[in-house]
Amino acid sequence: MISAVVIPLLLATCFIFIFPRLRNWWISEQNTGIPFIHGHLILGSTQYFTKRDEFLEDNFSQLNSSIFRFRILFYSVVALRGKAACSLFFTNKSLGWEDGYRLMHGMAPKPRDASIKEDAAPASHSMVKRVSVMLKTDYYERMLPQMLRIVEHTLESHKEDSFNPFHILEPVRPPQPNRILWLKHSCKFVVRVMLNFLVAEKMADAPGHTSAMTASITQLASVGSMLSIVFPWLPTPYRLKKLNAVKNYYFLVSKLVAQRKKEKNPEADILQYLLDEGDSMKNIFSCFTLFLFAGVLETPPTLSWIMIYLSTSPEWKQRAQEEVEAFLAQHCPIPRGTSSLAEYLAQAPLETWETDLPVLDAILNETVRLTLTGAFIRRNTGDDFVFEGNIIRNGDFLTYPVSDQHLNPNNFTNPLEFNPHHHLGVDTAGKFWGVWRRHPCVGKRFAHIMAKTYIVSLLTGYDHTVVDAQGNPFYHTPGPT
Ligand code: HEM
Repeated sequence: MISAVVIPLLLATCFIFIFPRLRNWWISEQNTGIPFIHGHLILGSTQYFTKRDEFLEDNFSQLNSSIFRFRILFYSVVALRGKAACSLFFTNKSLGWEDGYRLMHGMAPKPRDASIKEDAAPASHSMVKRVSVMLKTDYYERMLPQMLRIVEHTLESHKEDSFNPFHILEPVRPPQPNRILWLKHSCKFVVRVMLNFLVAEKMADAPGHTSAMTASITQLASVGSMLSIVFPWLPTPYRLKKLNAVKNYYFLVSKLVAQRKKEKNPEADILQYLLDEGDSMKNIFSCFTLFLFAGVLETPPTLSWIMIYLSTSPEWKQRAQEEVEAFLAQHCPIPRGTSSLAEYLAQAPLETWETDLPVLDAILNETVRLTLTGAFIRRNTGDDFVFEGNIIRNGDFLTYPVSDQHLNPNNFTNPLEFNPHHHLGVDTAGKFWGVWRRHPCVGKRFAHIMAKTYIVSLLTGYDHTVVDAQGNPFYHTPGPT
């Protein structure tokens, strides 16, 4: 009796779920003209999760090919590099990034994770376009003084601490009790700034908001084992923690929305824009997720690396210091006296932050060039298409190593050296982060303002040194990671 139910059920499951995937797996090996890397029989090429850069680099070199295919479980992934690949990757309209980042990194929550009904089409692209209408100069002008206050508060709170920028989101354990985790603090700082970006100061800075939001983003962004990424539905402790974090995250966003709806004279911020446009809770949730995750995942490590590069490159620290001194002399005429650092620096109008700190811009760009070296991911959500004689199938994932541009000696001489000269007075468009088409970093302007308020505050009010684990000054910067 049981077998009469169970066996047909198993067969049906195989037909519905497994057979189409085996077909996809078979096709990926046989019929696309792309060299195929055989990985583990069931899991596929797990090194993509454990040693991504080496895995991509080694296979490109060994196959002497700028394209190859591998498999992660049932999913077919095409790795590509070179000029044509870069252009395909960043311009082809069928290539969406949401599925890719979710599958390969398993981080940002989907509305449906919080039981919100979703439409079929990914909303992020149109959302970015719509929200961009808000991102005019006056929006950033309004945010500048607040950003300076948040920077000062962060630096003041931790001015006596030493910290380890390489311990990702975990506090350093005793015997170094006063060593704190820098990423954690820069993360909290960036979450606070990002909340101010989405909802006006009064709401964003309500007690507990930043800490609660940082905690749930930290949990959501933590990467579990490879198995928990490829089998996200397995009820592992990691999965349960993530579900809990999604709920907390959703609760926090809903709370902000509910609070806003009660306000009599709401401020003109991104949340209000969405509410005025009649956006659903699903859209608001997607928008918050997109901006919070995009901003919070990239900016804190960049700030940490800037501090390290400044501390280990005397020439650039001095140039930065000189630029900052000239900036203060020109744009902050009233001496600091008893005012706070933020009030003192707020004398400089936004325009001067954007145009009169070219060395700091170059330091930020060079830091991103050296540290943003992972692999971007897309999924072909359109029809099959042919790329240089190779078939890219509907449903295929595509991955492109950013190092193909950022560490390419044809783009940047001595590409492993920290050399902000690469960007001073040089047009790096097309070779560099945030300017690639279709998904340019819409937060690039904001990231530059944030980083510069941070560096100017740091160099004006504080001194910092990189030390090794024993507390001795350390002068050699580790290479790209
Ligand atoms: C130093 C800090 C940052 C770096 C290095 C960075 C880098 C990038 C890169 C490389 C992309 C393209 C990703 C891809 O093509 O797969 C991107 C996209 C994006 N970034 Fe940033 N970003 C930074 C800060 C920010 C901030 C602060 C925000 C928010 C204000 C932000 C919002 C976004 C958004 C919304 C996208 C997606 C654009 C789209 O889909 O059209 N980013 N970022």
